Amino acid sequence: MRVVVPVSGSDPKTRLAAVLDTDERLLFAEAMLGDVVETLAAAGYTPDVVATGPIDCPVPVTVDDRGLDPLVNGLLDDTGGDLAVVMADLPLLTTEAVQRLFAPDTDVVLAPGRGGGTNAVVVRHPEFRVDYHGASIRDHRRIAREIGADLAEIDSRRLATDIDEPGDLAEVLLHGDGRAADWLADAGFEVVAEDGRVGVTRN
Ligand SMILES: Nc1nc2c(ncn2[C@@H]2O[C@H](COP(=O)(O)OP(=O)(O)OP(=O)(O)O)[C@@H](O)[C@H]2O)c(=O)[nH]1
Ligand SMILES: C[C@H](OP(=O)(O)O)C(=O)O
Repeated sequence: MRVVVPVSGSDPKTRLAAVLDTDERLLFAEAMLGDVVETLAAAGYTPDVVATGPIDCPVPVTVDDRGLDPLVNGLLDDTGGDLAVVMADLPLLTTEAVQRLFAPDTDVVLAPGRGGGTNAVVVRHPEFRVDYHGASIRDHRRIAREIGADLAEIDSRRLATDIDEPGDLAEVLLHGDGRAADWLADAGFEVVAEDGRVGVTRN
């Protein structure tokens, strides 16, 4: 099965702009992408990375400026609905989590993200199409239901932890051991407890 990792290569991770400048957001996005690609490779999958602009990556990158839905739905058209999509901002991903994602033999497998998104999807159905953004997990469940696809969902903290906002950076420092965690530590980020919750500070 073809495994695609879509990634923003131009102005990525804008929701981290309060704590990272433009160049840093690209470097951090590259570190997270490196973690995802290496973990997929360790699990036996060779991902196709498709970026909106040039981005440093351990495997070759295809540049394609389509938005997320036209890109993924175009690839679903091309493959007849035989495609997996794994987001590039999942630096806690492990080989075990990847194996769990591909284990169900259903028409559609969804890995929900925290906050209502869809961090990974495996499609084995000719009619399934994606509708990202907003509460996309709900939309993807509905789309699967409407086409009569049988559906599995993966309840995995590591697949669910996408890094979108400054508060998410603590997850990377607390639980990550790859490029993204190293990059944050090198950039001076540390975990702090604030108002009973864990956050980050930068030295
Ligand atoms: N190829 C491609 N990938 C995208 C596009 N938009 C988002 N992505 C990727 O899809 C995943 C989820 O994206 P988001 O977290 O919603 O978007 P983002 O651009 O990384 O971050 P924000 O600017 O903070 O929304 C990440 O892996 C992004 O790099 C797009 O238009 N094209
Ligand atoms: C693309 C989007 O990502 P989020 O903005 O939820 O991280 C989604 O999963 O629908």
